[in-house]
Amino acid sequence: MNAKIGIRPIIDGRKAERENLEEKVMSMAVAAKELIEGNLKYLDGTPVQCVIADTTISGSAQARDCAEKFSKENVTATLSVTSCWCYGSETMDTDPNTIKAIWGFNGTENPGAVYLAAAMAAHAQKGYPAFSIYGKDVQDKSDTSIPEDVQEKILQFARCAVAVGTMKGKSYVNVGSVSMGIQGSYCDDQFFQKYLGIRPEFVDMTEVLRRMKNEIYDEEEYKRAYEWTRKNCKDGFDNNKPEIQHTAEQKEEEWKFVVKMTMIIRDIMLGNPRLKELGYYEESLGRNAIAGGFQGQRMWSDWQPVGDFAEAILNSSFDWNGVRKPTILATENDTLNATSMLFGQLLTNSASVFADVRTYWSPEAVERVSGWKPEGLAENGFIHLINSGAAALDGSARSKDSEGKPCMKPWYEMKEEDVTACLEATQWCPASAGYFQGGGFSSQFYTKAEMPVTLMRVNLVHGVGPTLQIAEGYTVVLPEEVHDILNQRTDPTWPTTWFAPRLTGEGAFSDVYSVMANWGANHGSFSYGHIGKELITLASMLRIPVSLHNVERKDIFRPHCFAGFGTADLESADYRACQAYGPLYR
Ligand SMILES: C[C@H](O)[C@@H](O)[C@@H](O)C(=O)CO
Ligand SMILES: [Mn+2]
Repeated sequence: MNAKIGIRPIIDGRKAERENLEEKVMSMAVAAKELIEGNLKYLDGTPVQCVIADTTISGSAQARDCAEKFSKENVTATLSVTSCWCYGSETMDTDPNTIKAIWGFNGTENPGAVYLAAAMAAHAQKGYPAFSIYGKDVQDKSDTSIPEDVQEKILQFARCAVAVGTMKGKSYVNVGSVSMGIQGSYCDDQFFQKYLGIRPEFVDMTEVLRRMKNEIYDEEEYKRAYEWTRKNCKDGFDNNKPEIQHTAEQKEEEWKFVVKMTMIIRDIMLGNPRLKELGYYEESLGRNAIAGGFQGQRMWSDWQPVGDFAEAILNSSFDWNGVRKPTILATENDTLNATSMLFGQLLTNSASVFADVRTYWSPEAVERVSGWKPEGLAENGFIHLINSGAAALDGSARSKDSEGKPCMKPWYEMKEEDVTACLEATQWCPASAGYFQGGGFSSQFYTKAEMPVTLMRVNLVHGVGPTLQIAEGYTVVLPEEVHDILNQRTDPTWPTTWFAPRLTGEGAFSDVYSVMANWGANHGSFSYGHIGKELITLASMLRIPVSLHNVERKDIFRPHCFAGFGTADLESADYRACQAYGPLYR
């Protein structure tokens, strides 16, 4: 069952008041429900669902009835609404497991905002973080509309709360373990369980080989998948020295292998009812995964075809079965970058793009090696985002929005022509033989469009715990010959994105160099659009402090009680609040 938002209409219980206000308060609840259900979608593409309490709530008896109803409906967040004075601690949602918000109507006939303030004080004192929603301008009592600023806050709260609810109770599947000493691939059980409500699981990479050898996959689907792949996934240039290139026959075998591998990893993560029909009941169940990672290097890639095809296709919004939800599979089993990908995916319902944060190109260095003085978005330099062979094909930026502009879009909005264009933009180059002796194919594309994107990264810092980094910016298009010169200096068989963070002139966003210099690890994930403010709200729900961002102060929306930890320096207050509340789950 998808996570729902529970709406709690709150009222003053005095007979005359109740009779006078019942309709108004209920109409606020209905309006909030309609707003949320009409605007937000779950990751599966269906509209987000809200449940309204059976009665208005004037005290603890009705609060209990409401909590009972919500507990049967998988309500993971509550929005209390009111237009009048009510009794704060007697009506509030005291379930420690729900994410909370209150919308107090800004009218002065019956002061909903006074209740809101009293209720916020109660939440702060009792230790339940809650978001406060209050319109900027006074409304008439008879006005049943939701002002735009309130709409924005309700939707931001609901979108992030649904993301929290969607993660809860799922699994993270480590296929393999630690890749090349990358700390992010040491899956931290406590982090996943306590901060995200996600159960980490381990599956040895030999399981992929067992299923391959014993043919534990759907042969009919495999035939279709293979045919589709050979028709739609273009062979790319072989960058290896002729004497170590694999033969055409070897490559043909590798194609068969990587298609099967993709299906097998998907089945391990998500299950597949066909496997039950084939006599493999346990395998058919899958592992309830919301994300996973593939170790790959080196115990696999030293002698088996690389995981790039599986990673790139699973992370994309489509495969041989058509358009479908991307399945996050992190390169090098970097579990923390998988978490970054997951945050991006849950907030946009679109593919997330995994990347090495590889090179800072200063304007001077670009000019020195290419003769071109960077201008436009590239003016202050840029960062080369390039994964070692795999990235969601959506990252090629060939999908088009309703105005015909390049974008990455919610997977369920992908059109046939978007899929074709992403496939057209991608070539599959034989893997670099120096690094990857087992062969296989890397996904090669160039993000050839100026798109608003947000780069993000979850880190674990001893003494602090998890932290989140956010850099909003743009993908950059370089003159063709400059792109070639820069890209040829690294492995040109990999997917490339040139990224320019939006500078603010302050702190880590004084210049592009500082953004790269402050990045917490070798990897990041980017998502379409400027979603920094949503990420900040989501992180505050999970009690993950944000250590770097370029979001304007006016857009920062965290639980009201965070102000109790300080209002001048929001970053420090965030750290203190997250530490005081601790992780969401115990
Ligand atoms: C091929 C190399 O081993 C790369 O995979 C390596 O540089 C990384 O991606 C490290 O993040
Ligand atoms: Mn890497």
